[in-house]
Amino acid sequence: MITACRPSRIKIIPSFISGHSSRNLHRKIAGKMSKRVLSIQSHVVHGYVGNKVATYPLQLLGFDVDPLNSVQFSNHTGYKTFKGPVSNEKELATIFEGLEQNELLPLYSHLLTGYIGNPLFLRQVGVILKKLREANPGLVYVCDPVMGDNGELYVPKELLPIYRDEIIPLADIITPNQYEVELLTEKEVRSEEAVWEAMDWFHKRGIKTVVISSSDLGQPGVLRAFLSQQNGPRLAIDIPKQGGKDLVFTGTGDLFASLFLAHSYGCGDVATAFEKTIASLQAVIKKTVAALPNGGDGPIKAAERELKLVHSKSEIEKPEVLLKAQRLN
Ligand SMILES: Nc1ncnc2c1ncn2[C@@H]1O[C@H](COP(=O)(O)OP(=O)(O)O)[C@@H](O)[C@H]1O
Ligand SMILES: Cc1ncc(COP(=O)(O)O)c(CN)c1O
Repeated sequence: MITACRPSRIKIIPSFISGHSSRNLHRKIAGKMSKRVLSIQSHVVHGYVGNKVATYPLQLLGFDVDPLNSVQFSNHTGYKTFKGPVSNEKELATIFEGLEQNELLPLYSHLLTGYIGNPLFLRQVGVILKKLREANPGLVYVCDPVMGDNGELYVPKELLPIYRDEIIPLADIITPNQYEVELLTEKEVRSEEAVWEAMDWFHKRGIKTVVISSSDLGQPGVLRAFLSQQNGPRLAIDIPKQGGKDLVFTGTGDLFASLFLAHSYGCGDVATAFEKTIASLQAVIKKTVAALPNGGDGPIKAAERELKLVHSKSEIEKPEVLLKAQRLN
């Protein structure tokens, strides 16, 4: 039976009882009760991907979010052009140093990473993670290895071996799409058997929870998402495709990672977290499709298919689960 998730219990022990110094106590309490995400992703001035799509849902679900931008672009892919700077590893190290020197690291319960456009910046994420875990050993790292979609790479190819060999093995939860799984495992994933082999490939590298946010392995017109937990359930959810055949949404992968982070925290039941994540995504996409010009007929510009995120407040706060997870083991 699927049970509802409850926030983890908070236990505050006064320092005169525990004998801890106030700083240690602060650290201990902060590590236990804090719901604060350091979110390293892209910033776009217009539109909803990266930190622009992750921050609001996390906040609505009770998390403080500290966005650290890996790039600052005018907009995401799919538009005529995009402009803007990509941050380098020195800039990342400097910003992080500021957080460290102000003794803020124990406050983070989560590190979330998404779109990163520079290989050395990605390598620096590994350095940062080590320090965050020293400050809070219970920190959860959710890694969305954003590299591409549908056979097309949209980051420099040098990121791939760094994700595969250095960053992914440090993650607790990963949320790749089907193409990213193929890149990382260096194997085609064209059958359900291949999905579970790929899941095991990740589990062998120490990743507890792997979620493939979408795949084309469902029936025609149906996306199939998969979740595997090490020594735990193997789950799948079938998602009827919304919108026309050629309509693609951007930012849905990033939204998926942020929602799954929120719903899985303090929740032993990953099936519920998986279902709630997909429920909110479907509601956001439904609103987006409903707002398309001419009912979605004819060519749709990138700006017209931006996710209707802000208008989906209640669907994010109270997801209505219509698509149930199937347990496969
Ligand atoms: N056309 C669509 N119809 C319904 N749901 C979709 C559609 N596109 C994306 N989604 C939702 O977005 C989630 C993330 O999928 P996707 O956007 O393919 O990931 P990524 O951006 O990582 O490739 C899926 O789990 C699904 O819930
Ligand atoms: C700047 C930027 N950030 C993030 C993404 C990831 O979007 P999605 O969630 O659709 O994978 C994209 C899409 N190419 C992008 O252009």
